[in-house]
Amino acid sequence: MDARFIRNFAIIAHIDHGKSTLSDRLLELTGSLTQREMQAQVLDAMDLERERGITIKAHAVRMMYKANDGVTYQLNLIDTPGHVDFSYEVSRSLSSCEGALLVVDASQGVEAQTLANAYLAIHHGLEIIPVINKIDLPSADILRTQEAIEKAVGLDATDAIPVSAKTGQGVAEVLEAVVHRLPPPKGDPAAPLQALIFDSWFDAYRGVIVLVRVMQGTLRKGQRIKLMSNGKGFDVESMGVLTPKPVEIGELVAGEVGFFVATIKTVSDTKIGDTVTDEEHPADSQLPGFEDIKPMVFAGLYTVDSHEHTMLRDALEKLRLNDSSFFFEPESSEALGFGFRCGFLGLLHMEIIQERLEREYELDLITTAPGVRYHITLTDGTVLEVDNPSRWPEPTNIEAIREPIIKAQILTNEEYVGGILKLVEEKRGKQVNFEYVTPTRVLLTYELPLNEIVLDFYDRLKSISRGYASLDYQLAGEWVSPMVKMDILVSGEPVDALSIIVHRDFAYERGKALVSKMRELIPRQQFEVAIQAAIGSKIVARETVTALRKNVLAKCYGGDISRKRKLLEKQKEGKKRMKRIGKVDIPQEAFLAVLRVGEDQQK
Ligand SMILES: Nc1nc2c(ncn2[C@@H]2O[C@H](COP(=O)(O)OP(=O)(O)OP(=O)(O)O)[C@@H](O)[C@H]2O)c(=O)[nH]1
Repeated sequence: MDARFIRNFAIIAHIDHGKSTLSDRLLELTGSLTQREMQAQVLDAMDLERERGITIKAHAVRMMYKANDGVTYQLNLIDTPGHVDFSYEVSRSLSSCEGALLVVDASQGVEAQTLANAYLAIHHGLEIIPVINKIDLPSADILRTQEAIEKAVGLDATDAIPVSAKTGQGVAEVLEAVVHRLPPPKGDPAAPLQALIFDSWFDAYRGVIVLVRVMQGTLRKGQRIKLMSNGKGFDVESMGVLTPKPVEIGELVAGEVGFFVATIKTVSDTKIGDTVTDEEHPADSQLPGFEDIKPMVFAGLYTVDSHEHTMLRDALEKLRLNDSSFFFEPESSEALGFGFRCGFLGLLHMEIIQERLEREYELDLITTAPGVRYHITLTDGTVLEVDNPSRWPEPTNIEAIREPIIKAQILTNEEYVGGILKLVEEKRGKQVNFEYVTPTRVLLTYELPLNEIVLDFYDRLKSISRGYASLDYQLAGEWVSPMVKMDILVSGEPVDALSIIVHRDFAYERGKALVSKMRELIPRQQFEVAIQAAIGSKIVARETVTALRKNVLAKCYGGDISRKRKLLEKQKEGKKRMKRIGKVDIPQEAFLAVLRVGEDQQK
C-alpha cells in the first residue's frame, strides 16, 4: 500500500488505565473483529492455534479503516507491555511506530508508567495523542487529568481526546486522530531491503515466526534474505499480517508491519533489533538496533524431588526458546542438590517463569532468595561478577564491592510522601529530586540499591500509599558499598541456599528480622530447632523453633477415619514443597523469608 495511507502506532499507558479495552474497541470499530468473534477468539485461542498452526500473539495488528474523508487507511497497532520489568520491550515496539496514543485514566491521572512510557515515546521521536479514558466513571476528572498531562509530562493536552473505552464514547474520534494527526511512515519500496526485527517466537507448528517493520525496500515471499548481525541467509517461506487472524500475503513494502516464516531453525538466530536485508542486493548499513537486555535479578531454582532435575532443565530450555531475556546455568547447593542459577528482568518476570514451570510443567520448585549481581575487586586486582552468595569470596581477599543502583521515579499523592520518604531512607535511598508536578501530586526521584528493591520494596510502597504510588526505574550505575554475606544456620549447620548478601550497617537488624520470620515459617518438629544468623563466625541473631509436644494424629485417635485421612492429606500437601535439610523439614516460604521480613514493619 502507498505509505501515505499507512499509520503505525502504539498505545502506551500505565497498568490498568485501559490499553487492552481501547485496543479491543478499535478492532471492533474498524470491523476487524465483531464482538462475538472477539469473545470467540478469547475462548478458542487454543483451537485457533491448532487450526491455523500459528500462535496468536497479536503483537502487531493490521486494521483497515475507512475514514471520514472517504479514504481507506491501513492502521498497524503495535502492542507494548505495561509492567516496569519489561520497559525495554516498550522501547523496541516504539521503534516500529511513528505515533502513539497515550492513554490516561481520568479517575487516576498521570502515573509513573504514564511518564516513563511518554518519555520513551518522545525519545523515539513519536507524535503523541493524549487520550483521557474512563470518562464514564463518576470520579473522572477530565480537566485535572489534562492539567496533569501538561504539567507532569510536558505535552500539550488541549486536543486530548476524552473517551470511554468501556462504552465506546469518543473512540471514533481516536481513529480520526490517528489518521489525521499521526504522520505516515517514510521509506522507499524500491530501495534495498531494511526490515527491523522487533519480535520473534517459536511456534510448534510453523517454526520461528519473525515480526518485522519494513523501513526500506520490499520483503517478498520466496526471497532469499540475510540477517545483518550474523550474515546468515534464509528463504522466506510465507508471510502474513495479523488482523488479528493471521492472513497470508505476498509482500510487505516500506512502512508496513507483518510477520514472516523462513528456514530459520532457532529463535536465537533472530536477534531482536537486527536488520533483515536481501542477500543478493543487501543494504549498506544496519538499522540502529537495541541494547542487549541484561538480567537484573538472580535466584536459584531447585526441584523438591531431586529426580525431577532433568525435567526442570528441559522445561527451562523450552521457556528460553521464547524468552531471550531469561538466563540460566547449572549450579549446585549442598543443601538443595543440583539446580539452576537463573537471571530475570525483575521480580515479576521471576514470578511468571516460576509459575509457568509449576503449572505447565507440573514441577514442585524451591526458589532461593532473589539477589543482584555484584562486581567484586579482589586484593590481587581481579574483578569478579558474583550473583550467587555461595560464590562470595573470603572477606580478607576483598578490596571493594560495587553494587547495582537504580534511579527510581515514584509518583504519589502528597499525603503519602512522609511514609514513602521513611521507606526509601530505610532502603538506603539517596534523594535526587523532589518535585510537585501538580498541587497535590509529588514526583520523587531517588537513587536506590537494586538489592533493596528486589526484596519487598514494591509491596511496601503499595501498602504505605494504599495503592496511590507508582514506581518506575532504570539501572543507573554502581555504588561502592560494604556488603557482607550473611549465613543462616539451622540446628547449628549453615544452609548454603539460605545465605544472603546484606549491607554491613544493616546486617544486625536484617539478621534479627530474618531469623524471627523463619521461626514463624519453619513448622515445629519433634525436636527443638535453633535458627541463627551469622556473619563469618559471628552469630548476630538467634531464634528457636520449639519442639512439638504431641503427635497431631493423637487428636483423631479412635475417631472418624475420614477426618484422620483428611489431616494426613493436608500434612502431605504441606510437605510437598518442603525440603529436608539434615533432619529438619524446611518449607519453600522459609527460603523466601527475606522477602517477607518487611511485613512486620508494615503492620
Ligand atoms: N469504567 C471504565 N472502565 C474501564 C474503561 N476502560 C477500561 N476499563 C476497565 O479498567 C480495567 C483495566 O483495563 P485494561 O484494558 O485491562 O487495562 P490495560 O491498561 O490493558 O491493563 P494492563 O494490560 O494490565 O496493562 C478493566 O477492568 C477494564 O474493564 C472505561 O472507559 N471505563
